[in-house]
Amino acid sequence: NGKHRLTDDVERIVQEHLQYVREDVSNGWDLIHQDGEMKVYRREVEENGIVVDPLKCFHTIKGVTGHEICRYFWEFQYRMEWETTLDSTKIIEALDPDTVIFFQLHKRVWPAAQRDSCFWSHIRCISNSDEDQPTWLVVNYTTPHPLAPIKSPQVRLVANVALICETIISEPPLNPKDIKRENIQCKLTYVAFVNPGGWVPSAALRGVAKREYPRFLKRFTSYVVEQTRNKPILF
Ligand SMILES: CCCCCc1ccc(-c2ccc(S(=O)(=O)CCO)cc2)cc1[C@H]1C[C@H]1c1ccccn1
Repeated sequence: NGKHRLTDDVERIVQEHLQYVREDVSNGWDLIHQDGEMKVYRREVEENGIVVDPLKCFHTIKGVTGHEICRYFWEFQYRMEWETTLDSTKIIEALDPDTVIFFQLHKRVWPAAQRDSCFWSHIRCISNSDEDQPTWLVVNYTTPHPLAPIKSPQVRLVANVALICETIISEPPLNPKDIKRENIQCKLTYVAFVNPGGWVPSAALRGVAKREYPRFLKRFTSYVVEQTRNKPILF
């Protein structure tokens, strides 16, 4: 894909996430939610009195590939189908076929001011030769943009989010064309570093995050299972 003004930033952040995804959650992380295969962890971090807790979620979804999960997460046209915390979302620039810039208005969480966000969003396939299936990932990373002016009273979020997915094929048949959805599953890791961009009561923000992240991950993954049920498998 063509080089553009953010190529180096995208490369750097993608590599950082590929290192970070391997870090285990045994020390310093609290398990804040578990639902079947989904485990949500959080570290309590404050910057200048603002809660910026990193979030890490592990989930295994039967019947879908990592490519399908990343595709539905990255593609603009599906977003309002699964995102319940947005008032609006739009693409304001396409940098290359795999990298766009979104501007989003997040639903107001009373009594805090409404948040908006502007980030580059990049989808990529990383073929790791040894394993059979490649890793697919999406990174959403805050960036300024002339078409996303910061306008009071909205407060600009600072977000660095990654969705990293592996595809597992159990009992692979001799001919890959015979692979069925019951033989595939996606192991996903979702990490989110979100700074709300302005002071929010710590307990309130921790409460919203604890409720909203599991809800959004459950709703999003269920949406992809529904959408792909009778479609050919996208590896
Ligand atoms: C006073 C509350 C301020 C709002 C805080 C806030 C805003 C955005 C986000 C967020 C930003 C990006 C993403 S994404 O994965 O890139 C998808 C694209 O939309 C996802 C979640 C998170 C939170 C934190 C609360 C937490 C929360 C979690 C899931 C939904 C709503 N609120």
